[in-house]
Amino acid sequence: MNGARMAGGIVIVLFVAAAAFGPLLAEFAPFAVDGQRFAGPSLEHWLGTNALGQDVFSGLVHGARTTLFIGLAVATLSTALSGLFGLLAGYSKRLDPVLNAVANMLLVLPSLLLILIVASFSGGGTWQLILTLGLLTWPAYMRLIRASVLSLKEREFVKAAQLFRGGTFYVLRKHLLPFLRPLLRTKFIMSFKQAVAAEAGLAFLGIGDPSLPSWGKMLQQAFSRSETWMTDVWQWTVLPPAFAILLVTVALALLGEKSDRFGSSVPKRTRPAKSGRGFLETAETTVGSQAGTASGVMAAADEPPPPAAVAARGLEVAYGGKTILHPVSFAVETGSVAAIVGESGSGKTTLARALYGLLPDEAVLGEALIGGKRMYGGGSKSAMRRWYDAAFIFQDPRASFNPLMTIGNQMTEAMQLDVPARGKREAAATALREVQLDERLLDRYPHELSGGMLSRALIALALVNKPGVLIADEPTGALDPIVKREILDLLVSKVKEHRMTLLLITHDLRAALRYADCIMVIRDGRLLEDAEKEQWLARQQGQHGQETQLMSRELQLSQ
Ligand SMILES: Nc1ncnc2c1ncn2[C@@H]1O[C@H](COP(=O)(O)OP(=O)(O)OP(=O)(O)O)[C@@H](O)[C@H]1O
Repeated sequence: MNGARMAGGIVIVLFVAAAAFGPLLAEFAPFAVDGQRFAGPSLEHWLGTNALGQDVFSGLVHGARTTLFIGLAVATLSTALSGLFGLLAGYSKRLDPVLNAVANMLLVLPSLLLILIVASFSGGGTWQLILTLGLLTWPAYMRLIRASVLSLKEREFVKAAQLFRGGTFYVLRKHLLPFLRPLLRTKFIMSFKQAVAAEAGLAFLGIGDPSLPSWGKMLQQAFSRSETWMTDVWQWTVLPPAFAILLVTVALALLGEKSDRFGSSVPKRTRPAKSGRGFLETAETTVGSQAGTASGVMAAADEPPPPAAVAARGLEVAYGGKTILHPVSFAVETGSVAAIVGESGSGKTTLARALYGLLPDEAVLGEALIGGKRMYGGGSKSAMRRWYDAAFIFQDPRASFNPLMTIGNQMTEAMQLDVPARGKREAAATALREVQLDERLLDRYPHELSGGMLSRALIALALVNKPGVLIADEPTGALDPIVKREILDLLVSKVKEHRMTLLLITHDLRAALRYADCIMVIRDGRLLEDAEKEQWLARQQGQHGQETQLMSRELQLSQ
């Protein structure tokens, strides 16, 4: 906590203490008339008396209760509405237009005028004031929270959480809300400050509950008497309440000061550095070859059972009328390793996400099947239990983990609900050991792990339920060549050990040739080649001769 925030916090704590315990110290009731008008500060009346002979100190501490209660109630209501509506608008496409329209309408209304009108007509009751202020002041922060949710919900760890559990309430509470806390905290403090100033202002204008002592009312009383300015009584009738209002609003402003800590404690999302692009150019592919024909990766997906582990039938992706992936058809045999290779922007990630059912239904045509189950179209989507039957490794390991949750919590979250907590932790520890990571990492946060460790942890997370199919989208994109090779060796050895099917998406042709049984080449959103590795290499040798022979020999030596 920085100095300004600490000072603000101390002042607020002192005011809360004064509101809570001050009335016990004050000898007089706030409205009790002592008979001695405009008496100066004395041992009996610590801050003197006002025009009616009422004790100023007593009015001040009782007024603190009113002010702080109204501030707290308005801040709670307004912050709750901003948070709730912001979350819902950002997360739900259906609610977004409605909530946005209401927020826009309230934002253009002259709120001060509305508060004055409502307060005048309702007699300035405390609850009317709280409701009016609370209901009118949520839209600005709601829009900020909505914008944060819109960006957060596209993050890989949120997508992954939707796949584990899918429950909207769970994802909102566990994965989005923790990121919104700093915004909500600031909103709470700002609303508190606004409410304190509004209450004082309204009471000063004579609008307010006459049965409650308040700082604004003390000022109004003082200002309405000519003696206040003709003598020195302003020193104890005006200064104490004015100073109290000023002190509370300044303290709240200091408390709302942006803290650096949040910014530095949450690791920023980084795109993996992409190296070695354009490798395909050294082994130029043949346009118009037998895309979608038979291979170790089989040609047609309409085979009799057992179904292919992963298959596409005329799978096509278009955004806003622009085709990103032209119709592709292929099937990957159970237990094999298939590689989809292509340059940056060729459509590999789009294809991988389409296969796993991660794209919006309206963007996809044709069929994506995993284990014979369709990933798009009606209720059949739920037939394939994502993360249990098939897992997906996202491109960026750092973005795949929630930075505010430990590795262990994220691994246990991905497991079946009916596994007991202790069993889950043991399974997570075993999964980490399998990828040669220390089980003590279970209690660490993602930012405490190196890129290589995170990649391994991500593999452990994907393998934790022993799914039959694994789709890995550039699982080593950001790593240096040595670590990259270690991770891919590990990934493929685990896939073989657990007899899984692996669909490896990579721009690295050498890696594809080293590990895959069959190669699919994609360029400009078209599947250009689909063949068993040996056939593919033979074809390349025919076309590119010595260059490809050298590569093939190099690969054999490295295996
Ligand atoms: N949501 C989207 N809306 C519009 N265009 C998109 C969207 N997602 C991807 N694209 C476009 O689709 C094309 C293929 O992108 P994709 O991410 O699939 O490529 P990639 O081969 O995986 O590239 P990289 O290896 O760099 O990740 C790109 O031109 C990209 O701009």
